[in-house]
Amino acid sequence: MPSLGRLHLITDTRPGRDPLTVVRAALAVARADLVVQVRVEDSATDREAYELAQRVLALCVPYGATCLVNDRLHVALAVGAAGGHVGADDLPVAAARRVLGPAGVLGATARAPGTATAAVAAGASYLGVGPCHATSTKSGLPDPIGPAGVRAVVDAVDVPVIAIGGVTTERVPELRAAGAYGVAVVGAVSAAADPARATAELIEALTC
Ligand SMILES: Cc1ncc(COP(=O)(O)OP(=O)(O)O)c(N)n1
Ligand SMILES: Cc1ncsc1CCOP(=O)(O)O
Ligand SMILES: [Mg+2]
Repeated sequence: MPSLGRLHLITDTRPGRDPLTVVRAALAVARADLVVQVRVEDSATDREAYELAQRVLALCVPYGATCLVNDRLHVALAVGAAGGHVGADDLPVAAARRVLGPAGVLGATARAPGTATAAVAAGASYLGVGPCHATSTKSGLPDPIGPAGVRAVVDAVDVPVIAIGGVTTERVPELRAAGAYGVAVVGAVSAAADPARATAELIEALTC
């Protein structure tokens, strides 16, 4: 399995957003270091998810960037993405692993050591851990776990931990200090005035 990128850009498909323009800008800067996770609204149809994933994958391929699909693993398989990400409302991790096969990249959401070790035992190849900080991007989230919560998970597992939720460039150092391998962002890039510049700053913070 190829090494996992440290910056995960999750598509923002809320009304008024332009996910493909943002992905294009981020890829031009981060190139093979970027993981793009195709995440659509729950109300989106499978056809809409498939068409977006196809287009995102086509943008990723020339750069050698990794494309993952959130929740809908059949869409990941259908477009030929590298894998997918599942959380508590999605397929259980072991079932997701069966769907993707042994070579697929499989992310699982965890916010505590117990769920984290269970997810890894069931076949997760990385963990999305959070929310680290408050965010308005997704509603109904539990309280933020902060860098200390990230550290607790990092200490419990031997797979890359990707911190998510309210991540900004300024917060990357404390998350790295807590042992996070990388970060996943929506707003820090998609809502930035200059998504390419925001991407460059995140990459710099993740690799310096
Ligand atoms: C890298 C990463 N971490 C966590 C999540 C959240 O997944 P989930 O808990 O299933 O919530 P939804 O994104 O499906 O609303 C993620 N997508 N990526
Ligand atoms: C999908 C998801 N799961 C936990 S936080 C989150 C959204 C993160 O978005 P942002 O980077 O804008 O805080
Ligand atoms: Mg999910």
